Amino acid sequence: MQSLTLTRYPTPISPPRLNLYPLRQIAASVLSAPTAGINRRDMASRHQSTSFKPLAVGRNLTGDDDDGYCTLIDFAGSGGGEGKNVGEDLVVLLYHLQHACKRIASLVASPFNSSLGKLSVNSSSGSDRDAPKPLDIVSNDIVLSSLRNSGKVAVMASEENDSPTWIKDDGPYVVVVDPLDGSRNIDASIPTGTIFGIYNRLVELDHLPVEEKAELNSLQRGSRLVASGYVLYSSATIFCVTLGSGTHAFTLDHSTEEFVLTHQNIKIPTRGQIYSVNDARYFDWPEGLRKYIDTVRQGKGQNPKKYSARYICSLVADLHRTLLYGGVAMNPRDHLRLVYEGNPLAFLVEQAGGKSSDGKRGILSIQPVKLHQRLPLFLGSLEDVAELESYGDVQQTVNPGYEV
Ligand SMILES: O=P(O)(O)OC[C@H]1O[C@](O)(COP(=O)(O)O)[C@@H](O)[C@@H]1O
Repeated sequence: MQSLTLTRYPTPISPPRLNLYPLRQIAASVLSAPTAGINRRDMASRHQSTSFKPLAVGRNLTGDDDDGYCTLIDFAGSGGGEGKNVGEDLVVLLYHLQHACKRIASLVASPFNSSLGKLSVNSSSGSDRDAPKPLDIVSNDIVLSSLRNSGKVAVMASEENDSPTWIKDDGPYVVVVDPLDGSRNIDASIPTGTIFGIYNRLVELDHLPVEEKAELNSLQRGSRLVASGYVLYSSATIFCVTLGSGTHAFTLDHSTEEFVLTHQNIKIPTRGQIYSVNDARYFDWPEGLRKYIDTVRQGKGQNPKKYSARYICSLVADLHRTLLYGGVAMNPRDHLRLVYEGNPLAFLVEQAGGKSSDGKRGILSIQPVKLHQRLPLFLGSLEDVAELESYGDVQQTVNPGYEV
């Protein structure tokens, strides 16, 4: 696997402020977060930024009317959603992961990324994966180095590596990741995203040879996910996550370099009025899918409204809109990957009250058999995805490969 060294990357990514402190100190401040919530004064002293006044954010965790705010790490440290006990290890892992995503956010917005974005690197592996772009590789290196630094990860399985990378024998977690999805859009500044899923390490496999346990740990069913999420790099950088208790989104505040809670407990509408698909492929679709789209376009479906089409062709961005507005985001051909795209996003959608499907069955119940396994993917509002599934024949089996 070809790799670029981060030191050669020309963008002046300044080290994050928090990294100036030893990890022990970060962990102590993170982990001493009071479970009852975090008030504004705590936050101000933690960030040494008394002038910061956040814009409207989601419900204050303290439950009072103070204009307090809550960062991703505070939120995770104080339970990550109702009735949850998020372990310290997971909070530390999230801390490092969000740090990686801040660096990727700088990278994709950098004036120096255009040459990196344009070049494709030929993959010599011959595996069933697209040729990675240098930006993908740099993002992959950033995530891997953050996961290593966390000390909490046994193995990372990434879109950018043929096989999983073993990191640490006693790391409690397994991370699956697509470091930079939608990078084909980067030259036009169209949104991109990072997708991740977190599993517990399967300790019962500890005795196996490294390669074998790395693979088996990475091929867990989505129903075993402990946490998952995406980071959307768009007009705002949004970190959307579930720790197994609801789906929550945090927006990067560039004045403090913190992800601040902006959408607590996202509930995807049970019905939407938008479908999201590359419908230039209409004539390659099976009968059922054509019928479904024809029906909802005309307002003749279960929801007697004419649907609109929206398709960015960037999975994270299309899903983010679907989470907020409802409807269904789909790619009916065998293109998206089960392990590091389908499963993490399905868990997130289901935690928001939505539904996931490959057209026939729920995504989270599928047993992966290989790391880069592809599948048709349908995610969205409960009733819209159920209606679509009821057409039966919705998976595109003709997949000639498309040039754009
Ligand atoms: O070409 P299609 O079928 O519309 O697929 C587009 C999808 O492919 C993706 O770009 C991912 O594919 P890559 O991993 O090859 O970039 C998604 O972001 C997007 O939703």
